[in-house]
Order: sequence, then C-alpha cells, then structure tokens
Amino acid sequence: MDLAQRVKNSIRDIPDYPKKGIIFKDITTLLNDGELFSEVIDYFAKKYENVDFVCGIESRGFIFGAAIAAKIKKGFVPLRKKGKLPYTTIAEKYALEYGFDEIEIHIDAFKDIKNPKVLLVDDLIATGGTAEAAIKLIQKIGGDVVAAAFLIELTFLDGADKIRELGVDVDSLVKY
Ligand SMILES: O=P(O)(O)OC[C@H]1O[C@H](OP(=O)(O)OP(=O)(O)O)[C@H](O)[C@@H]1O
Ligand SMILES: Nc1ncnc2[nH]cnc12
Repeated sequence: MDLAQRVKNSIRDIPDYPKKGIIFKDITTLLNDGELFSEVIDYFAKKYENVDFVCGIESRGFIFGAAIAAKIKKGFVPLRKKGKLPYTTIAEKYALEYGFDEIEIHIDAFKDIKNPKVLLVDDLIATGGTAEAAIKLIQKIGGDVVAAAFLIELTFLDGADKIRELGVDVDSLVKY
C-alpha cells in the first residue's frame, strides 16, 4: 500500500469537534505509529532538502516541521499564536474553519541570509487562512516560500487555491 493510503488509514475522524458540523482529522493516531511517522518525515525531507529554513505553524505544524528541519539539518522557524514569541515580532490575523486567530514570527528569524528558500509546513490545510497569514509573514521578513507542505488537504474548502493565488506551490500528501 502506498504512503498516502497508509497515512489515510492511520488518521482518525472525530465528528463535531471542536464545533458541531466539523469532522476533525485527528493525527495523534498517526504520530503513535513510529514507523509511519518517520516515513512521512523522510518523504518531505527528501523533497525539500535544498531549502534554507523550515517554518512550522503552531501547534501541530511544529510536530512535522521541526522533525523535517532536523532531518535535513536546516533551521526551524516557529510561527506562533499571538503573545507567545519573546522577541520583536510581526503579526497577521486570519480566519480558519472554526474561528479566528493571529500568528506571529520573529523579525530576525532568517538571520542575515538574503532571500532564503523557505518550506512552510503544517499538518492540515482547510480554508487556507492560516497558511496565507504564515506566507505573508515569511515574505515580509524576506523569505522566499518555495512550497507549502501539508499532511492533509481538505479539498472542499479550496484552501490550496488561495495559496496558489499567492504564487506558492501546495504539496499535500493526502486529500479528502
Ligand atoms: O486552513 P485553515 O482553515 O486556516 O485551518 C488549518 C489550521 O487549523 C489547524 O490549527 P488550529 O488553529 O486548530 O491550531 P492547533 O494546531 O494548535 O490545534 C491546523 O493545524 C491548521 O494550522
Ligand atoms: N477538520 C479539521 N481537522 C483538523 N484540523 C483542522 N483545522 C481546520 N480544520 C480542521
């Protein structure tokens, strides 16, 4: 069975979480499978070994983004929910499938590297609001987002189109 199918089989659906009508894709069951988790990390690491930085979105994006960054021995940059980063930040507000939020990035996250190649990582793209905000922040501090990688894409919410309209490639392993 191919990797995408095995990942699909390992993800658990939780109906009506966190709100009625949402089918929540629970990745903890995938993380529990050490072999499969490691294969997912290797899959993305191999494709993006030439980037300069990996950016991950709090909080589930940290799990995959940090593991990919460590595997390819590149720096990891956290995009965090408002008020969590200690140094000077810039922020973007956004809407998501079940609410509103705001994320931030440290202004010096790419140090003095000019126009670094950046891979954006999150576990899931739904409306694309979170990833769009992340891309805007990365670009504002000089990053060149070569791709946005997701484990899961909820195609019926058209988030990937929103990201492609920004000129960024979308790479999702499994689609629903
Ligand atoms: O495409 P969108 O509609 O913007 O939704 C996708 C985002 O929603 C989830 O995060 P959430 O904000 O629930 O945070 P968490 O990872 O801390 O649970 C998911 O991990 C993505 O970051
Ligand atoms: N349906 C969903 N399952 C898990 N994470 C999500 N983030 C946004 N929508 C989601």
